Amino acid sequence: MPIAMITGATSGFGRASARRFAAAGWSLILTGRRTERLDALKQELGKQVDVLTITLDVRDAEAVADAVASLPSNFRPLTCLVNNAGLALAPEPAQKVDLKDWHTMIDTNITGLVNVTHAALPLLIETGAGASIINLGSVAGHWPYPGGHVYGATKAFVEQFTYNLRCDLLGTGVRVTDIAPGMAETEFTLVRTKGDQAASDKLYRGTTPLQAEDIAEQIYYVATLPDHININRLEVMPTRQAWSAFNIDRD
Ligand SMILES: NC(=O)C1=CN([C@@H]2O[C@H](COP(=O)(O)OP(=O)(O)OC[C@H]3O[C@@H](n4cnc5c(N)ncnc54)[C@H](OP(=O)(O)O)[C@@H]3O)[C@@H](O)[C@H]2O)C=CC1
Ligand SMILES: O=CCS(=O)(=O)O
Repeated sequence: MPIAMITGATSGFGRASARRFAAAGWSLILTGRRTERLDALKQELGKQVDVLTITLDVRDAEAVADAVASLPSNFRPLTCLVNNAGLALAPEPAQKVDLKDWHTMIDTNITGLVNVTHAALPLLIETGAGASIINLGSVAGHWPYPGGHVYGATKAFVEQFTYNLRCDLLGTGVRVTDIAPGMAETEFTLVRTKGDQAASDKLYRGTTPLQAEDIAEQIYYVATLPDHININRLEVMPTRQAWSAFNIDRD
């Protein structure tokens, strides 16, 4: 059975992906910081497939390396790594942001993703043909917008890291993809606004955002393409979202 490791499996895209891969019979390594949510997911999906849950903060390089090194033999080598754990904070303009929030985004979206990738690479290369790394980037990594500051910059890192990894992994059979979603209704905005449910509801009200299951379907699609196909970047927006005009400062 193929084996997927999914970071940030306690919510949103990660949890929906866990369900999608389980429906197809994959063995799953599910990680996140909220143990009770991991336990609930194991309870739910463990009836269908082999599930290993690991309470893990991706920012902790040593813990990540230990967790991957300690994977039991029935959960290695890896077929797919879904580097999904991440967050946005501080929707206000850059000049009003608490520096700690910038550090948290960099530590999670960049350092955390790099920590997991570094630890998992040997297990993906061991699988070789058909293995894949799927990184969750964002439209924010490609298109600037007010309040995007460090969040968008972390996702630009994800995009370029994806391409550079591809160069180094050429010949190993391991594929690498940046999936870049637009607006999707998950706990993302609740986290970004530090628990402001009304602000989160307002953002998604009156339109049709992507749902976590939509992105999970794309992740599963990319992971199960024939071995010889690598999608480099997949940008996915809701039909009811598009770019806006440049802003102009006038007298
Ligand atoms: N929703 C959207 O509009 C979009 C989201 N994205 C990206 O998709 C990814 C998933 O987001 P989404 O599902 O929407 O958001 P959610 O907030 O619903 O889920 C985020 C997940 O990341 C985990 N996570 C956050 N910080 C850490 C950490 N330090 N260590 C381990 N896990 C962590 C959370 O788990 P826990 O708290 O238990 O640790 C949670 O499972 C993120 O990388 C996000 O940037 C990209 C484009 C659009
Ligand atoms: O990454 C999330 C999508 S957005 O909020 O930046 O548009």
